[in-house]
Amino acid sequence: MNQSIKPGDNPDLTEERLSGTFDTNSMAAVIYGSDKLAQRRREISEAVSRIPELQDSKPCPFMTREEKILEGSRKSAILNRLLPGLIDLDSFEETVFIHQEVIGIEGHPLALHESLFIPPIATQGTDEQQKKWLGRAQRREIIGCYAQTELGHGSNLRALETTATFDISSQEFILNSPTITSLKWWPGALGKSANWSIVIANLIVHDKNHGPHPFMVQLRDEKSHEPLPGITVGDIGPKMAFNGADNGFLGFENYRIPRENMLMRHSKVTPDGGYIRPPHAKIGYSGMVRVRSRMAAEQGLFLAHALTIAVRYSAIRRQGYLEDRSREVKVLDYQTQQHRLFPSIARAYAFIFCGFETIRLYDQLLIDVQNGNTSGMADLHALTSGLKSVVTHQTGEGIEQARMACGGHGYSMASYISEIYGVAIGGCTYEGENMVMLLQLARYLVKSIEMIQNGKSKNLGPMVAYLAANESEIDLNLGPNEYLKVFQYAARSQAWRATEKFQKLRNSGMSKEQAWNQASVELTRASRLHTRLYIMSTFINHVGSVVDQKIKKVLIDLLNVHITYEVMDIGIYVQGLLSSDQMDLIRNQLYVSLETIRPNAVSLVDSFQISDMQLRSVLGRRDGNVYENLFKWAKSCPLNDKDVLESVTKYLKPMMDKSKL
Ligand SMILES: CCCCC/C=C\C/C=C\C/C=C\C/C=C\C/C=C\CC/C=C/C(=O)SCCNC(=O)CCNC(=O)[C@H](O)C(C)(C)COP(=O)(O)OP(=O)(O)OC[C@H]1O[C@@H](n2cnc3c(N)ncnc32)[C@H](O)[C@@H]1OP(=O)(O)O
Ligand SMILES: Cc1cc2nc3c(=O)[nH]c(=O)nc-3n(C[C@H](O)[C@H](O)[C@H](O)COP(=O)(O)OP(=O)(O)OC[C@H]3O[C@@H](n4cnc5c(N)ncnc54)[C@H](O)[C@@H]3O)c2cc1C
Repeated sequence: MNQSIKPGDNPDLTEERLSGTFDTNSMAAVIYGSDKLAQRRREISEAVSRIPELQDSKPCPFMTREEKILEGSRKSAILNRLLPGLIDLDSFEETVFIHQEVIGIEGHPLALHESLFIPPIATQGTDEQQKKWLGRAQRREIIGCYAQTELGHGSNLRALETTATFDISSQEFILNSPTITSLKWWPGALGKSANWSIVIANLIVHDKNHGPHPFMVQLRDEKSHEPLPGITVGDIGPKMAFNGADNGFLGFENYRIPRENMLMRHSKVTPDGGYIRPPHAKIGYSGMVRVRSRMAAEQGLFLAHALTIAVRYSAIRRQGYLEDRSREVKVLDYQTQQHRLFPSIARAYAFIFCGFETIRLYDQLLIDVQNGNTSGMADLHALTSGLKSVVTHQTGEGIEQARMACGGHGYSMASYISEIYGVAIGGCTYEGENMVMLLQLARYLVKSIEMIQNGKSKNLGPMVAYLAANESEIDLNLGPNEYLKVFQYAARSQAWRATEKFQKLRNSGMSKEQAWNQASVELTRASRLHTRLYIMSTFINHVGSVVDQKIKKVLIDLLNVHITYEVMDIGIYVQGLLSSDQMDLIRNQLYVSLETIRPNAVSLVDSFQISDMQLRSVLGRRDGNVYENLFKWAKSCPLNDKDVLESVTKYLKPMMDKSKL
């Protein structure tokens, strides 16, 4: 049954919920990977709803940037006091969840403290360093951020300019920002809130540059919060979204930190100026891999937010007629609306399933690396680079479609979809710009094909083994695995096409870099198809592992929406494989699958179990009572505090009066 049904709800939504064929709590357990986490999310939402001081002081769209930062800080401080009684402090998921529930998605002063500041200390700090800082950070006696990107360079880490030069005589590193372009730029919470930072700077010992390394750096006085001498720091100004966060700039002038402040679990500088290499050249990048490994789940949830709003609203919005001319139809009954929304519901589920898988893979890698085995780093880097790129892009597309699916009201901030969009598409840029990351995955694909060309196919990892297969005929009546083969065909032929293009250019005498550049559009296409194949196969495997038969049935229906939509979407890449009759068959299967999923659409989004507080959307309210609340929302807009504004008395009225003369 749908657990969201309550008396007083909009009857159209109740009707939708009654037509659902499964239990939404059971589905939530599948979405969040365990009944325990799903249950904890519900309990935390419930507990938070009973604490008046944690409620929004006014709707976020009516707040200025300063008010958003103040509100985020107010709630962070209250939460810090209340957290021990509300969540399991050792659970990262519960910590992220409660902050999002209470503060929302627009960012807050501690947003990066948990995800980018504490993890490098925990994984790249020595035992002594952890003892010194980890407890303080966890108790929030200090607030941290992650300062890597510079005004002049973000993607190309080799060109970072900030230096940390070892001074043997004082046993200190001297930090400098030698140029305007070397100013750190963008780090979240740096602008006004953080007093410590992980700073990525080029390590220079005996005039030799060993490249970017992480340093633990105090930025502000712990009593006065004033910037310390030698530090220039401030906020970079308003952004497209995330305006509850104070992204900042940072410069150093001969700023000294003790030798012990370089995070030295992997790379080390000895007191006499010796340098000990890490076990893997890119181990210092592992904090980024961690964040990327979590992005599929995070982004899937952003998409889930937008779809919860659009699908619920589409069930109460009546516009136009089908056969019955006596009553307007729910817009959710239009095939175009279903085609706009249902494939995105499937993607949101798929992204979350992939996200939990990559989180698990990262956790395993972390254990391996701590035991000295770095062999899995390249695979996970390639996978998460592709996944963050495809998922963020498709999430952005899905959210924008959800906004348009809400018509005019979708454009109002009362829907809150534009904020979700702004926040989510930040992910196309942060943690590695999407094209750049697709090209990282492409390196891995090209290398894999070169292995095949060199007769070493048996050394290929399971994720790229399909590159060596030779599929040329498909029987499409067999279900998901046949669709997977279609996708494998598309991904494989594009990967070979792109690699052969690159190799041809090389063989024509072009430099490796130029050849790579001229093949790069084809290479990024190969990366996208490879990643979409991974998403599809993870979705199929996940559904296959579900035990509850009612849940499994509806997930198979959703999977059918996914596989038929995805294959139609890549039609151009499978022209050599599928006949036009087969394409027509798939197209029809897609339309049938939209109809099949229709009665469960509302229950599928209800299963994300995103509370009204967290959703912050008038259109997406659980009770579906949209119109009266839209009117209330508009009346509460600060512009309506007065009937006659100064803009009128000061300018418009005199203008009109003058024109009358
Ligand atoms: C689980 C439930 C979760 C629920 C959550 C729910 C809700 C969320 C709630 C709220 C959330 C709200 C908001 C979201 C939260 C936070 C988001 C907010 C803010 C975002 C914060 C953003 C932070 C940042 O952006 S930090 C800065 C990030 N910067 C980058 O990513 C820079 C990108 N560039 C690079 O990584 C590198 O420069 C490069 C592109 C990889 C190139 O590096 P380079 O050294 O030049 O190497 P190459 O020569 O290209 O390659 C050499 C060789 O090395 C291999 N390589 C590269 N990197 C790695 C690696 N990491 N690991 C392993 N190997 C690597 C590379 O492939 C190559 O190999 P080859 O030679 O064999 O080909
Ligand atoms: C909301 C948000 C939060 C952020 N938070 C942080 C933070 O907390 N800490 C931090 O350190 N940073 C942070 N950043 C910075 C972020 O990591 C960088 O913006 C990102 O890595 C991209 O780098 P860039 O801005 O230099 O883009 P650029 O590299 O300048 O990209 C510009 C264009 O050039 C293209 N391009 C660049 N290199 C190549 C290439 N090799 N091949 C092909 N095309 C290329 C890109 O595809 C893009 O189209 C944040 C950014 C945002 C938007």
